[in-house]
Amino acid sequence: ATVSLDADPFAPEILESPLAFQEQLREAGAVVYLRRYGVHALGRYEHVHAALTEWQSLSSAAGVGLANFRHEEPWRTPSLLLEADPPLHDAPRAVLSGILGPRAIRRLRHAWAQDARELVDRVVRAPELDAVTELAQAFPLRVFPDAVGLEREGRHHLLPYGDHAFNAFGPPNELVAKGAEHIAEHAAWVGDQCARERLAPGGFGAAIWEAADRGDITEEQAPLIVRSLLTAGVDTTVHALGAVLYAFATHPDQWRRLREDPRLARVAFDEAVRWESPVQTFFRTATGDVEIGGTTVPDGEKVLMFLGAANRDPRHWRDPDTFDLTRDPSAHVGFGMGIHQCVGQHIARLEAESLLTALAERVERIELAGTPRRHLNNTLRAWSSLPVRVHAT
Ligand code: HEM
Ligand SMILES: O=C(O)c1ccc(C2CC2)cc1
Repeated sequence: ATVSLDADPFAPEILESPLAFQEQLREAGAVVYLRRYGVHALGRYEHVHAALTEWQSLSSAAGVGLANFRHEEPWRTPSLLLEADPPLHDAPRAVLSGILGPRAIRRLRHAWAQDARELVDRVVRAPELDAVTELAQAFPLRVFPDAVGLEREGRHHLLPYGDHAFNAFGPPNELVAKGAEHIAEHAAWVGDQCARERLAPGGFGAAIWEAADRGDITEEQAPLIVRSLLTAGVDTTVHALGAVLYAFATHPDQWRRLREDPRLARVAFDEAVRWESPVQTFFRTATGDVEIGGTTVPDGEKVLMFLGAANRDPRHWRDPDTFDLTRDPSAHVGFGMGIHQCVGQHIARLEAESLLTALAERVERIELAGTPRRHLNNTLRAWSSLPVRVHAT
């Protein structure tokens, strides 16, 4: 029989410190029934990886949150990527893969390196700073909206919009109620920015509209695909950068390694995404009765994948709790896996490589200058404040 747990993984104290629950989940069994939400949870790497790649039996089309679109209205029109299965998913995915691929990286690399150097030169003049606001938030908000082609006005809507979207994948708890107070104005601004006339030529947004001109997607789909960039492309990188800066501020030996070899910036970012897993969880919906790890999940029921637990599963990783730049983290599930695997991961890596390389050039040592404070979210693992002291060269 399948083991059941009464724990609430979306309770504030578990969102604050999830590691003990994740260990309990992995040890309880391959599949564990969470009575509170009526879902089957997966914590081990093997089964999370399998669930991510089996899109036919574990669907995204009924939503990748707790809400089941077969029975309830989504809070916003479902995404044509995240909340769609093939064939609907195919064309939007192909279009974004092309726009966010190697050509974009080559085009942006030099400018983002320069932007990072300018930001770092200014920030490291002060020996003490909050690495969340001054670096992890400042850099993505400096480079990504311009790359999309957004106008300057109103960009303050981006973080709270994404924060609510990520809360909304979880249960309707206090975090969702809080975000719901202002989501209408954030969503209105985000929706307006997806219109063709609002998007600067040469940006990712304009490129999506050009794909509609070519008939690769329809005109109706274009704004929704721009919305995907605005929803997925900001909070994720902000909190992933927060994670890698926290990792280095608490592992001085690893910072020394990076200074000796700045090419380690890319693997450092993936190791931080594995170690902290800024995106902690996602759901799928069983399509037909689905057999996982010896348990049958009935048709229409939700399966909750703990990406963060899988990324620290000792069955798959040696010393999983260690932040270690000599490890090969490339099989981590922090960007998902399979047909929905993060289509923006190369953009995220370029942001991280740009910022970390600029920091490695200028900062001899980085260490905590106070107690970091968590930002709680139903899906995101994040810092709201990361006080650090830097010794600039
Ligand atoms: C470190 C930063 C990021 C993390 C940790 C992250 C994580 C993820 C994960 C876990 C998924 C899979 C969702 C699923 O399987 O249901 C995903 C998908 C996606 N991501 Fe990212 N992401 C990041 C950055 C970005 C950026 C910068 C963009 C846009 C430029 C982006 C756009 C997307 C989109 C559109 C999807 C849906 C892909 C599909 O369903 O085919 N992400 N991301
Ligand atoms: O297409 C979207 O709107 C979308 C929203 C959130 C994500 C999370 C996984 C990064 C991905 C896509």
